[in-house]
Amino acid sequence: MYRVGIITASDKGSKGERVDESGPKIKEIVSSFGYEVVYYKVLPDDKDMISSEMKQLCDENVVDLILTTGGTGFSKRDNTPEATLEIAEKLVPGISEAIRSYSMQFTPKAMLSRGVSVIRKETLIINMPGSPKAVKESMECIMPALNHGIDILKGSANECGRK
Ligand SMILES: Nc1ncnc2c1ncn2[C@@H]1O[C@H](COP(=O)(O)OP(=O)(O)OP(=O)(O)O)[C@@H](O)[C@H]1O
Ligand SMILES: Nc1nc2c(c(=O)[nH]1)N[C@H]1C(S)=C(S)[C@@H](COP(=O)(O)O)O[C@H]1N2
Repeated sequence: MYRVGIITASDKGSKGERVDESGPKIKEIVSSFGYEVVYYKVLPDDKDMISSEMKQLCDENVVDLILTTGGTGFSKRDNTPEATLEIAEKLVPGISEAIRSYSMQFTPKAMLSRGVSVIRKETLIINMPGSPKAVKESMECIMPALNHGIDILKGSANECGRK
């Protein structure tokens, strides 16, 4: 059972101006796939706060997977991809490419999410857009491949079962 950390990046959410529905949506979905949510926080859209929180979760081996929601768009306070890249050791572009590509069937605005996916130490980090609808759609796409990716990252699998 892999351990998941959820970070909702939202100025409104962190000030209590809006109830976070997206973090709980992530929790509902990962739990249904057998993952254990061990960390959940709503943070303001502050690059340094987001990156230092993620860095600690990776470096202290608290979680195997960090899923973020929010802060991937074009507004001045959208900083989640930059916070993520700041602590990245390896890039995993395919996951974010897949999220955007899959999401285009729901809305052409999917191309406006700048979310990235990266690895730091033995933790995979994936950015998703902010709305609960976008979270649900993004996770539909990534969940089927996620477990295998984390298995390889943790060294508990080393081949893809291809013929
Ligand atoms: N965490 C969330 N929980 C519930 N709804 C959300 C959440 N994040 C976004 N939404 C929905 O998606 C819309 C667009 O979100 P957007 O990312 O532009 O955030 P915002 O409302 O401008 O502010 P903030 O970045 O402070 O959350 C919101 O108006 C809201 O309806
Ligand atoms: N699957 C999916 N992806 C989506 C959306 C959506 O509704 N569904 N919304 C888009 C919109 S409208 C924006 S502006 C960007 C960035 O969202 P964020 O700023 O909340 O991270 O994500 C995009 N990605």
